[in-house]
Amino acid sequence: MRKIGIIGLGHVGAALAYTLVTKGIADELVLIDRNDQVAHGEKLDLEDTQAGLTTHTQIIIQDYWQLRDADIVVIAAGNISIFDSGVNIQQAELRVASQIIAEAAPQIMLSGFNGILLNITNPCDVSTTYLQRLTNLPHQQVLGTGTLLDTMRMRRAIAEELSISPKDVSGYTLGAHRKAQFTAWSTITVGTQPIKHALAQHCTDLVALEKAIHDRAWQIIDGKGFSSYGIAGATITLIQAIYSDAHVTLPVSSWNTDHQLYIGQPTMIGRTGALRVVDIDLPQEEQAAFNHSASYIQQNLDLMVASSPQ
Ligand SMILES: NC(=O)c1ccc[n+]([C@@H]2O[C@H](COP(=O)([O-])OP(=O)(O)OC[C@H]3O[C@@H](n4cnc5c(N)ncnc54)[C@H](O)[C@@H]3O)[C@@H](O)[C@H]2O)c1
Repeated sequence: MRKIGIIGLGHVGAALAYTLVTKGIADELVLIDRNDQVAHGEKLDLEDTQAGLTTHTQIIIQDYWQLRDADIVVIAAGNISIFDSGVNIQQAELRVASQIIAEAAPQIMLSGFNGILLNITNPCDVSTTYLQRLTNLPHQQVLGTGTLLDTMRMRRAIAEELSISPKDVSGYTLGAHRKAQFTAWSTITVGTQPIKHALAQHCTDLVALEKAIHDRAWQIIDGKGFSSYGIAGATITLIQAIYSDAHVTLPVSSWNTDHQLYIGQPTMIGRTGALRVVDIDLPQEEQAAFNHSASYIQQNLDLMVASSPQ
């Protein structure tokens, strides 16, 4: 039986739950939200969806104890309304995330859970570091989605620029998801060709392209008020890599021993979570960007710990 829990059933958690059910990826799905009515409504809606499917997912709501034998628990809780509140978004996100993790971590661990924790909640790398600290699960079993979605966006943007498939673009966006992420151009190839050669033939402005990749999330949020399908798709990729013991390298937020925190870096994913960080030799300016990202995460982690309700 494949059992998955989702904590937080807003735009992101609901999109993920829907995809897990319609793709038949979970046999049991535990749905938990601070708001009982939301969890109840999602359960009913997903059960209706299943009436037309050939797969079946048992849906259980509002029961942390049910997480004891879950393979994977995804944290997708948050409060999207902070984007409209006019407050300092960065500070508000840190406060909201620290409350969520301080509330969820002990309940997850009290259940006896010993599977893989996947964190989506922003600020993703900071929250994932804090989550591991509070659960004390082995680093291998705690992951954040990190720069996986940003890497998908980067590959899509380059593919569009070159009129090719995103599947033919390999390489990574790395570092701290969103504010301090960077395109690791040295890692990117199109077929066997380094990306800079391919883009030079198109006279592409790399700075403008990187900005467009970075601004994509805000364009989505400006348009529909939140972003959900991209991150749900990225999380499904990660969940399938875990279940199939894929040994595939994905740019997720995993434990970095040098910096002692979670950060977006190429990580081999398999049945037990993060099998290992895949070493890459970055040129000096990209290594500096990575180190800057790590400092950014550390500063925000200090603020999160300081604002923690515990
Ligand atoms: N990592 C990424 O790439 C990425 C991409 C998109 C969104 N996100 C993040 O995902 C999170 C969720 O976004 P959203 O748009 O779904 O938000 P949302 O406001 O629509 O939904 C959040 C849900 O979490 C629930 N919740 C809040 N605190 C809770 C708690 N302590 N326990 C259980 N449930 C709780 C709320 O009741 C709500 O239903 C945010 O932090 C957002 O920034 C991350």
